[in-house]
Amino acid sequence: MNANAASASTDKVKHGLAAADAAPPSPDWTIDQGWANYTAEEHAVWKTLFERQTKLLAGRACDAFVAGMRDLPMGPDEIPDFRKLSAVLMQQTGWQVVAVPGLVPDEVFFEHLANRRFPAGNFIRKPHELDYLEEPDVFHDVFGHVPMLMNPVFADYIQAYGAGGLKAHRQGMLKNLARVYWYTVEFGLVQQADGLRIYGAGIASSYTESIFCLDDASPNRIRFELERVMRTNYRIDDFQEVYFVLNNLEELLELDRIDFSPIYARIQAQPELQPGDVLDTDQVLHRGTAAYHSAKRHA
Ligand SMILES: C[C@H](O)[C@H](O)[C@H]1CNc2nc(N)[nH]c(=O)c2N1
Ligand SMILES: N[C@@H](Cc1ccccc1)C(=O)O
Ligand SMILES: [Fe+2]
Repeated sequence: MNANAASASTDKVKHGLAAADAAPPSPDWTIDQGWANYTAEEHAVWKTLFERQTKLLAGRACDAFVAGMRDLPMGPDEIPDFRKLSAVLMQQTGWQVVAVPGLVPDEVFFEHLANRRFPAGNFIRKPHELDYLEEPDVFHDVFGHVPMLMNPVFADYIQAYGAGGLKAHRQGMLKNLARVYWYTVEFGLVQQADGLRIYGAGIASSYTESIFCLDDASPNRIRFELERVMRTNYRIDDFQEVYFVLNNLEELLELDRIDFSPIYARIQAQPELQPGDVLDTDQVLHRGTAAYHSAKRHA
């Protein structure tokens, strides 16, 4: 990848941190997408990101992502109209995409997911912001997350996650549940017969991480195991040090059948794991060299 592509496409999206502290635009934080207000420059940013990422993801994105993208009214020429996306999603899995101005408070976020409404930022990053983004913009939310919502298994998982989020919020266990989200919905990999594939949106919307997560020797790649993942801390604004791998997406429905409350209680008494840790109980698919992150630490 040439230098300017490298510099112009390591978009990292910080997640759910400084959740909105502005006044709510509406009781559920939704706004009108304002599709007619997008400028030619904003559509052009979408086009640049869409074309580059679509080319890169061939052979890297999982089958469900490719199928979802294929069946959605989403292309390079313009930022998608959420109403058109919602019309197809509603038919397929009962989901819709609602516009929000940015990060919304946790309980608002989970309430939407629990009701099959995916809150997507309606703004798009500026041309100079391709490297790093404070908040999930429309490219991360719609290009990265929405195709997977066309998959019935994943659609059920995200809805159940929303309900689980409201429960975890009530129990003060959001930090632990957020890790499960992070290492699946944002940075998850799935093993297919034809190889390791991306399903996490945080990877799918990032040019450089879509390469790093599969090709680089640096990160660990470990089989997903619920309690282990729930104990594992994560990085918010750099490549992950570990990627957790599912055998198939159906494994996610297992998470809906398990009551997390006893697990929350059990891990309270255990030290949290750092992203680079490897346990002797881990099923390690690739033991990383950690070269990327140790180079950064010594830089
Ligand atoms: C854990 C936390 O709830 C999570 O990161 C949420 C917070 N609020 C959010 N709000 C929006 N709009 N999008 C998001 O991805 C999130 N993430
Ligand atoms: N089963 C989890 C909720 C959940 C469902 C699906 C995904 C993640 C979490 C709980 O009891 O809290
Ligand atoms: Fe995201």
